[in-house]
Amino acid sequence: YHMKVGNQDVVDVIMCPNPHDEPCFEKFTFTPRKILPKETPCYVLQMMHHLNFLEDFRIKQETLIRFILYVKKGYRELPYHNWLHAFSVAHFAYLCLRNFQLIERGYLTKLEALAYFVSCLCHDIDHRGTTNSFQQQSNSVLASLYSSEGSVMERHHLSQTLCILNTEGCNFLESLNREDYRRCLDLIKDMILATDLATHYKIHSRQLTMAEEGYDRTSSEHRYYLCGLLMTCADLSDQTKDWTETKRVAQLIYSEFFNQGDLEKQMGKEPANMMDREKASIPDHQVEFLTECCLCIFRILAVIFPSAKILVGAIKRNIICWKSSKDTFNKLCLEGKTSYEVLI
Ligand SMILES: COc1ccc(Cl)c(-c2nnc3c(C)nc4ccc(C(=O)NCC(C)C)cc4n23)c1
Ligand SMILES: [Mg+2]
Ligand SMILES: [Zn+2]
Repeated sequence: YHMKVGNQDVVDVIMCPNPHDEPCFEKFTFTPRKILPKETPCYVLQMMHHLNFLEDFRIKQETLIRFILYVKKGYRELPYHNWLHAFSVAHFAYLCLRNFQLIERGYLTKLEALAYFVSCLCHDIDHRGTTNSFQQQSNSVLASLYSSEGSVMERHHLSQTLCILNTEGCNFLESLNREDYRRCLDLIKDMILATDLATHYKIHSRQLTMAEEGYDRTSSEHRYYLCGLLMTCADLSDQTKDWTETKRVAQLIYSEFFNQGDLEKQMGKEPANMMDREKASIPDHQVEFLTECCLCIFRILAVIFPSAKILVGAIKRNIICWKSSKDTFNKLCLEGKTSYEVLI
């Protein structure tokens, strides 16, 4: 049957190469951004088949496909916070589920695993390429809706996700019993809200304590902290890939940051240095972000899952590359290039 959603026909989604034929698809070194955008919905479906979600939760394939296509359509054409970011975050979740055996070893229940994968896919829906503080500064509609609770953008991503689930023919969770359905929506809420970096900074020390004490499967706090950690790691997973990928992703992120800085200047506001294309020193800021934020988070992950050590190693390599790129950056900036021009 043919149902048009956006510019992709449902039938296309089913017919695509089987990613599992490519062994490295299952490895942390695989870079999901190299997959053709038009093939990504099919890969999402394949990953969910491989995680056995359709069988475990009696999910109708055609409903799931419609949901995936609506989620993809929900992302804007932005340099970074677009569908390909969501797809790469969901792919990292898939890698964690498979490589850390999160279900088999009881870290996550099957329902938590489903919520984790779906939350990654939906965690930035309808992003505008601007930060939570920019929502406040610009008195955006979203700020008026959500600023009293905080995590403005994340609450919007959650609300967009629930709207799609309530769209005719898109509720792939419909065969869950009432209790599982309610639990799954609560998990999706916790997980999407956990992607607010400010929330991560608040609970980071307790996540470290949890890792050092040893994960307690009976503790609801531990389960919440683990979900938050897995979401933030997935959101930052571009930083665990090779240098070429990391450099290209940084260029996309700063393209969004500098666009926001331009908007702030037009509003008569002084942008933060990292948002100001005239003042930002990308290598310095990236060394700081990777060292202060990414390295810490993935070190906690590696305490719980020792095989995640390779991800910590990849981040360390990228930090070294940013440090060595500083000389090149400074030399070229002396020749009058902005740090962004050096990056592209
Ligand atoms: C987990 O949630 C998010 C949300 C948004 C973004 Cl862009 C990212 C993210 N993903 N990759 C990166 C890289 C390579 N560098 C970054 C440098 C600064 C910031 C940042 O948000 N600084 C705080 C200030 C804006 C208040 C985020 C960065 N980032 C992660
Ligand atoms: Mg986000
Ligand atoms: Zn994100």
